[in-house]
Amino acid sequence: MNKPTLLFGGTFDPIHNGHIQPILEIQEWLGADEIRLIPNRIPPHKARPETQDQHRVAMCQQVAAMYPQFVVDDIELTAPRISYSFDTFVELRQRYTTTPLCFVIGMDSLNSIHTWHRWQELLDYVHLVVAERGGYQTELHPDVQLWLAKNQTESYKCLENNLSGKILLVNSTKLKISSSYIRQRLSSGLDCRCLLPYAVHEYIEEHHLYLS
Ligand SMILES: Nc1ncnc2c1ncn2[C@@H]1O[C@H](COP(=O)(O)OP(=O)(O)OP(=O)(O)O)[C@@H](O)[C@H]1O
Ligand SMILES: O=C(O)c1ccc[n+]([C@@H]2O[C@H](COP(=O)([O-])O)[C@@H](O)[C@H]2O)c1
Repeated sequence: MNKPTLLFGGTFDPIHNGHIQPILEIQEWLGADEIRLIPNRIPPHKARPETQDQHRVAMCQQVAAMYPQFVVDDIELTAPRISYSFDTFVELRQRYTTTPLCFVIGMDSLNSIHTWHRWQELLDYVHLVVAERGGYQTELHPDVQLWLAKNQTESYKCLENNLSGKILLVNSTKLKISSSYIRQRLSSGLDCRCLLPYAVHEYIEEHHLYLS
């Protein structure tokens, strides 16, 4: 069996330290070689971003330039459909036949996962790794509580030894940062340099993004 590959999907409008620090910690704990950043094109559960896809991708690429383990995957950007994770995983599983795939989400996403397209089938294709998120408690729908009880593991090894099917909750650093908070601050002319990587901040300035 190959080492696990981490999948991290998001709108990334923009990518920020609240995304990057937990995923780096999870990569260290799992001994994964690669983190695939998957910017979505049409987010299933929120408004389509105003920021052009090319800018959201370029900001992810700034992060990939800082850390060689990050790869930007355009699988959802090139698909002319709503970016349902289920569809993405079916396609990725055809590409990765012998690699455990771990989809990383924040606790807010687990709290609403019962509203996702074909959510109970996601574990047929990937493991789920859930990061803590500042500002969010664990508030699971009863169906998700049952699903978790059936599939949860506390062992990283278990993720390495299976291609998919497990849920791991991790104690990653809790940062209360969100893209919407950053967009709001930038549009008010407020400083965000401690919330984002330097290169992403530079890119935003250079391209005059998120101005009111
Ligand atoms: N501070 C954070 N800590 C842990 N996970 C996070 C954090 N911010 C975002 N995530 C997770 O990253 C993934 C992608 O998030 P997304 O790109 O929508 O960022 P966001 O900050 O939540 O955006 P927005 O504020 O625009 O809704 C989701 O699974 C989300 O739970
Ligand atoms: O498949 C779904 O129904 C679904 C619903 C909500 C979110 N997702 C995915 O979860 C990831 C984080 O979503 P978001 O909205 O927080 O950027 C991203 O990859 C989304 O495409 C997926």
